[in-house]
Formats: sequence, structure tokens, C-alpha cells
Amino acid sequence: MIDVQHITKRYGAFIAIDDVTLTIPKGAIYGIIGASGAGKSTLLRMMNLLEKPDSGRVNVGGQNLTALSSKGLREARKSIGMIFQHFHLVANKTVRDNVRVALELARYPKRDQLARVQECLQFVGLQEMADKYPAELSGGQKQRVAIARALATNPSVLLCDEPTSSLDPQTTAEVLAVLKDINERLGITIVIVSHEMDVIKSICTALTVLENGHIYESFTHEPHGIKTPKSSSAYFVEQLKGVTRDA
Ligand SMILES: Nc1ncnc2c1ncn2[C@@H]1O[C@H](COP(=O)(O)OP(=O)(O)OP(=O)(O)O)[C@@H](O)[C@H]1O
Repeated sequence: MIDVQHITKRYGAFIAIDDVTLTIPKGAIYGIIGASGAGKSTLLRMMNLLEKPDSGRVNVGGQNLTALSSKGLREARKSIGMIFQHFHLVANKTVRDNVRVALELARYPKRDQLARVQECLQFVGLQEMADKYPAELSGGQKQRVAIARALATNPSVLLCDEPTSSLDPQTTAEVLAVLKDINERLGITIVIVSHEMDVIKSICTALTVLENGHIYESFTHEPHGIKTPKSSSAYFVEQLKGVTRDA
């Protein structure tokens, strides 16, 4: 599905990604983990050519992105969605219009846009929020809008750059459940960059540990499942004071 061959990325004299070759199978939930500065985001951003490699090839769905014209790349990107740690929503647009932007950019037929927006919002459980603005939403809801926007053009791949790093444990579990659902029900291949071990452990079916721009190790993985953390006040008191009260 995603086949990265001998890619290298330099920033001046600094080599951020050094001759990395990696294959991500169709249907995977693939994790990329490693220390800060290891090159995780750079590697992910080269999978849709947001960052252009200095050398090497990037194939997604059998298409060599590195050989495409800018028009060809625009077309190919319709099948590669992306979400970010800080959501990147447009503050002065409603939830509905934030999702619709993706359809406008993809020149989706105007008459079908509203129905498609509604479908995507429904998928992430936010159909009632269409008229709200981003400032009126919780972090988890914002990320679900971003997911709906990424789904709008029917991608086959979803790239996720630290998708839960701004969220509390409870909301992280909700967003991970949405990603798992997308993978299972829509068959979308998911790549997740995260420094959170529990996130990678919970849903990833394979992963790469990156170190200083190199692959330290890649291996398949049995997902542990998403654990919904306890969030009752009694639990917080118990944890912090070591006192057990009725939950
Ligand atoms: N645009 C840029 N210009 C110069 N250096 C950059 C640029 N983008 C990334 N780097 C450098 O490349 C290296 C890899 O960065 P990257 O963001 O990919 O790491 P990361 O593993 O995602 O780290 P983090 O977990 O802290 O986000 C870092 O040393 C970073 O400073």
C-alpha cells in the first residue's frame, strides 16, 4: 500500500531521514515511534510529499508520488487523508464548512457536498454539531471534525501526526476508537506517528521504531485493545492520596 524506497531528507547539512526503506501493508494500523527528533513527522510527511525527499521513491497505492506533476500529486492526495496534533481547523468556519473545504478543494460536485459532509460527520458521531464553531468544541470533538474532513474525499490511507498528543486519556481512547472503526469498517490503512507508547500498543498491527533518521527495528504487533481510563473523582483522590472511597 505504502512503499517507501531509500528516502533521504536533509535540512542543510543535517540528515533528518537517512536512506529509509519501509513497506506498510494495505489494511494495517501502522505505528511509527521513537525519541523526539528521530524523524517521525518528517517520515510521515514524506508519505504524501508534504515534505519532498531529496532522494528515493514514495509509492502509495501503486502510484509513484515522486514522479508526479503538481497536478498529478493534487489528484493523488485525494486518496491520502491527514490529521495533526493541533487539528488545523478553520476558526471562523462552522464544523460543516470545515469538512466542506476538503470537498471544495477536491472539486467534489457541489450538489453532493452537503450529503457527503453529513455522512462523514455521522461516521465520527458529530452530526448534531454541524452548526458549531471550533471554539465551541472539546479537543476530542475537534479531532473528530478533522477526521471527518480527512475522510471526505474517500481516502485509502490516513496519515496521523501525533493525533492524540493534545488530548486527555479519556478523549484519547475515544479518538483511537474512531481510528480503529475507520480501519475496520472503511478498510482505510492508517499510519500513526506518536511518542505515546500506550497509543501504539493499543491499536497498531505493525510498527517501526525510528532512531536518528534510521529504522532501528520494524515488526508486527498484536494490538492490546483500547483501555478506557477511569476518570471518576473518587479514582483521582484514591490515586493521589492513596485513600479508597466508594466510586
Ligand atoms: N523544516 C525543518 N528545518 C530544519 N530542521 C528540521 C525541519 N523539520 C525537522 N527538522 C529537524 O529534523 C529532525 C527530525 O524532526 P521530526 O519533527 O521529524 O522529528 P520527530 O521524531 O517527529 O520529533 P518530535 O517527536 O519531537 O516531533 C529534528 O532534529 C528537527 O529539528
